[in-house]
Amino acid sequence: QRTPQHLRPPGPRPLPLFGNAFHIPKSRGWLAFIKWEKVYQSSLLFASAFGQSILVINSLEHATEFLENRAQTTSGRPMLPLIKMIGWEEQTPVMQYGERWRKHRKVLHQHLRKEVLDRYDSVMMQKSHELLCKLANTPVQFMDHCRVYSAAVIMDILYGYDLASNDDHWFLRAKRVIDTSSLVLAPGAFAVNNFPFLRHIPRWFPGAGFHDFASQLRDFTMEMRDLPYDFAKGSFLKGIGRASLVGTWLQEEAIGREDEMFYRDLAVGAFGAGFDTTSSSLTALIHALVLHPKVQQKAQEQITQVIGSRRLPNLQDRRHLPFLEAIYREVLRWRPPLPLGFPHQTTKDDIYNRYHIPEGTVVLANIWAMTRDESIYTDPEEFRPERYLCSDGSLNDDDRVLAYGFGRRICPGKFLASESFWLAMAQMIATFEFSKPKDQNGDDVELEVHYTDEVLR
Ligand code: HEM
Repeated sequence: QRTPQHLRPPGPRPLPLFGNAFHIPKSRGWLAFIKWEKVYQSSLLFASAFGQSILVINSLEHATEFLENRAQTTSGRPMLPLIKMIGWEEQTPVMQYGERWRKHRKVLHQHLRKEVLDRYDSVMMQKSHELLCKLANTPVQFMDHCRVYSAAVIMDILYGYDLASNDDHWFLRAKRVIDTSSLVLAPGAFAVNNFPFLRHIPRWFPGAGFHDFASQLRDFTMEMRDLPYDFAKGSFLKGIGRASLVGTWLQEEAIGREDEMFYRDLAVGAFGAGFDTTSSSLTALIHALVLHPKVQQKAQEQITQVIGSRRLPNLQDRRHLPFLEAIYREVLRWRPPLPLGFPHQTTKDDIYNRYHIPEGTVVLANIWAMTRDESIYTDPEEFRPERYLCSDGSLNDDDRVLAYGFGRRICPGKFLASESFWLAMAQMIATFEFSKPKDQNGDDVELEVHYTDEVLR
C-alpha cells in the first residue's frame, strides 16, 4: 500500500508561507517538544518553517530505527548559509555527508578509539592535577577551571600545546569563537539562515549586519584553525616539544597542500567539538554533588575502600569503582550537554512508520526527552546514580550514553570524553567536598543555578 505524499507525523498546524515558524521555540526546544508529544500523542513529530521540514524524535526506539538502522539516508547535516560564510563547512561536525566526511571519521576513529586511548593517560593525569590545584586555589572560578581542563586535554592531544593558564591567549581566542558559535546555530537568530538569498544583499543595506558578524567570526575561526596547527607543525619540524596528533599525521604522510588543509580542518573541528562539551558535564557534576552530599559521601567511601587514601584514583581503577561509573552515566543522563543532539538531515525521500519524510528534512533527536522516559527512568528529574546499579552494587547493563548522539554521526570523541570526565570526577571527589556556600551564621545559602539555553548548555 502506498503512503500518500502528504502524510506527515503529527504536529502543530502550519500557517501558509511561515509554516510553524511561530510555533517552534527559539530556546529550550527540548522542553517544548515534550509538551508537543503530550498534545499530539506521538513521539514522532513534524513541523516546518519557511519551507524547511523538521522531524523531531522524542523516543529512543524511533531514534534507533530512523537514525541508526536507516543511517545511509539520515546522516546528513543541514548547511546553514552562515556556516559557509564563516568558513566552517569543512569541519567534521557540520560537514556534509560524503567521501571527505568519511575520511575525517576514519582518521578520528584511528586515534580516538577505545583501544588506543591509554596513549593519552599521562596528558589527562597532568591536566587533572592542574584542575585540582586551581580548584583548591580559586574555587569560585570552578566553571572556568572545568573549561580550561576540557580544552587543555584536547589541545595537548591534537597540537601538543600545553595549555595551563586560564588567561592563555589561544584559549581566550578559541573561547571567543566557541561562545559566538551558539549564535550561528541558534534557530532564527539570523534571518539569513532561514532565507539564504539574503546573503547576496550588500553590506551597506539596513539589516545586513550579519555580513560584518560573519567576516569577523571567519577571521577568528581561521586564527583558531591555523595558529595551533602551525605551532604543532613547527615543533614537529624542529623535533622539539610535545607529541601531537598533527605531528603524527605529518610523520605518517608526505603531506601536500590539499592534505594539509584536510588535516587543519580535521583538527580544528575536533578542537571545537571537544573544547566545551566535557566541561559542561563537569560543571553539572559539581551541581549534582552540591545538591546530593550523600552521593558524594558514598563515592568517597568507595574510593577509600578500593584504593585507600594514599594516592589519587587513576584510569586503571575505573572498573573497580562501579558507584563512580554510575555517577558518570547519571550526570550525562540528568544534564546532557546537547539536549537536542546535533541536527541530522535526510538525504533521500523516505517512508517511515507509514509517514512520508521528504528529502532534506532536518532531524532533531530529543535526547532530553529520551533521558526522561519514565518507563526506564523513574522520577527522571531526580539525580540518582543507583538507577544504574544492581542490588549487589555492581553495574547494570544500561550502559548506552544517549548524550553522545546517534548513528554514523555519533560522537567520535565519546571514549576520550568518557575517560577525561571520569578521571577529573574521581580525582575531584577524592580530594574535595563540594557543598553549598555558607552565610555569616554558618547556614547553607540556597543555590541559584542557571544553565544556558543554547545548542550546548
Ligand atoms: C561529554 C562530552 C561530549 C558530548 C556529550 C558530546 C556529544 C556529541 C553529540 C551529541 C554529537 C552529535 C552526534 C549526532 O549527530 O548524532 C557529537 C559530535 C561530535 N563530537 Fe562530541 N561530545 C563530547 C565530547 C567530544 C570530544 C572530547 C570530542 C573530541 C574529539 C568530540 C568530537 C566530536 C566530533 C568531531 C563530532 C562530529 C561528528 C560528525 O558529525 O560526524 N566530542 N558529540
